[in-house]
Amino acid sequence: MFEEFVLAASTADLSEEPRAREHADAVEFRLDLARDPLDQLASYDGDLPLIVTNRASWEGGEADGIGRYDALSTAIGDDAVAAIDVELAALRGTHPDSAEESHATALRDAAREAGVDVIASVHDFESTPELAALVELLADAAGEGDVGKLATTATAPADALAMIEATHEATAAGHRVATMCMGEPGRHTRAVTPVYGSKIGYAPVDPANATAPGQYPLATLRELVDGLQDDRSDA
Ligand SMILES: O=C1C[C@@](O)(C(=O)O)C[C@@H](O)[C@@H]1O
Repeated sequence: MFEEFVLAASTADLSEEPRAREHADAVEFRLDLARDPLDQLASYDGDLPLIVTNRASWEGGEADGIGRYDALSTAIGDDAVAAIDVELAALRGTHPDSAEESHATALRDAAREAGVDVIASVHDFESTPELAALVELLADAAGEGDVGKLATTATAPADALAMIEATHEATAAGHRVATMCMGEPGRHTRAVTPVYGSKIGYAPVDPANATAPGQYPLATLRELVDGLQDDRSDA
């Protein structure tokens, strides 16, 4: 699914999908933020493919414990689901609970068997590590998933620059990555990193329901990303 850039409309409410269609390529369904997520999934009949995320509480989400893998396992059996998001720390076994690794890797196997892509994700809600560490994280994440995703917090312009450069380096090294900075000083990275190879962008359908700090409204991110593509028709 991620050969080309995918703009994902993030939501906890799948009834928003018709409003996302005009601008988005996919919907990121945040199970951890949703009410009755499996019922919503079972009755989904929208056009956009789904990326399903059940973000762990230890990675900034609201899903607690190993039970969150059950919902993700159900999701991969759904035809509308094109990709799932799994935290890199679980896949790599660096999380202190070793049950995380066995569940995460079993889920990845099941996803691959079902033809569902795996996004291996890393979030840093405090800061942006230095360039070499970003490149290493991206290589690790891209090695564990079909796409390696890295979202860090920018507190200064240099953080945004480091993320842009890391995106360029990782892509040049042949890794498929998705990158962005959270927070105001890094906001523009959401528009710019796709120029350097980032394959996924996230934006809320309703700006009041942003799923991360600094996200642009959906229509805005679409316009910014498309406007920076090389092949724009008015170039
Ligand atoms: O990992 C990501 C990226 C994100 O944190 C962002 O910064 O846009 C938003 C989340 O919904 C998504 O799962």
